[in-house]
Amino acid sequence: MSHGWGYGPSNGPDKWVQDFPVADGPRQSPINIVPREAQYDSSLKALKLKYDPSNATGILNNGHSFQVDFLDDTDTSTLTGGPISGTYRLRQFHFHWGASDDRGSEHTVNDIKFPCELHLVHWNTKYPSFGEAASQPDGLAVVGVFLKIGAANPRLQKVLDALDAIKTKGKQTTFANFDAKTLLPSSLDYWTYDGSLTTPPLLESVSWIVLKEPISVSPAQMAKFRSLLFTGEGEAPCCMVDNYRPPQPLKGRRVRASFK
Ligand SMILES: NS(=O)(=O)c1ccc(NCc2ccco2)c([N+](=O)[O-])c1
Ligand SMILES: [Zn+2]
Repeated sequence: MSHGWGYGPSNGPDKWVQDFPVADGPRQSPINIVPREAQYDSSLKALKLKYDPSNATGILNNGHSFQVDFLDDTDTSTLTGGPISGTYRLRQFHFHWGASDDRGSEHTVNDIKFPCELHLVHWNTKYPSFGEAASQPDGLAVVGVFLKIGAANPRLQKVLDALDAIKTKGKQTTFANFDAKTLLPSSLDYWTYDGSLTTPPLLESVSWIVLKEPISVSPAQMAKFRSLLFTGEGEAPCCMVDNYRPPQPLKGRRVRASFK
């Protein structure tokens, strides 16, 4: 690809391997999760998420999604327990969604797509930085949460209300005092497997933790996600939709379940 990667016909997921050969690697993400084939592992610990709302700093349209960034220079917003050992710091969260409610999630369950998927990205503090951690097999832990069409989710609203200020690629604004924990469902039951970043550079450094219980999102709230643009100010506008990579081959990997 001469131009940058994206989700279109000329630069989308099927083309990424040209610039990122790891796209055909042994532990790529996302995957289709088949609950009946997941192995219940009683040794898996409960997830422990301790987030400090004051660590939220800003919200950015990065041209592929939008992300809410967190101050990660101390252990004040962390993930411990679950399938990981040690302490992982919250770096950012972002979403992937479709042009219509029949698609948008990256992970699927029994081949079912959800309209949207939330990713909370954490990095292992045994490494000096996010960038260093991202290149290590145990460097990152991403919590994935499905969004299902239903009643409007009031916990999403502060995030969605900020989107008007970051419509185009590169725009950012301050985003303070947000408790990311409010985005999680009541159950923290999860599936877990070894995978990768789902966008270039597709680094195989992610312990994926996908929650079984979705959170709700209304059609009107989905329309807010779809009001963003992939393109920058002054460029021909291209709606930010279908920014998801489809499931990748499991290649013999085990998917474990924290629940029976
Ligand atoms: N969809 S995801 O959670 O797997 C994901 C993908 C790419 C990046 N970042 C791209 C990147 C560049 C160098 C290292 O990382 C992130 N992230 O940074 O949280 C998350
Ligand atoms: Zn993601």
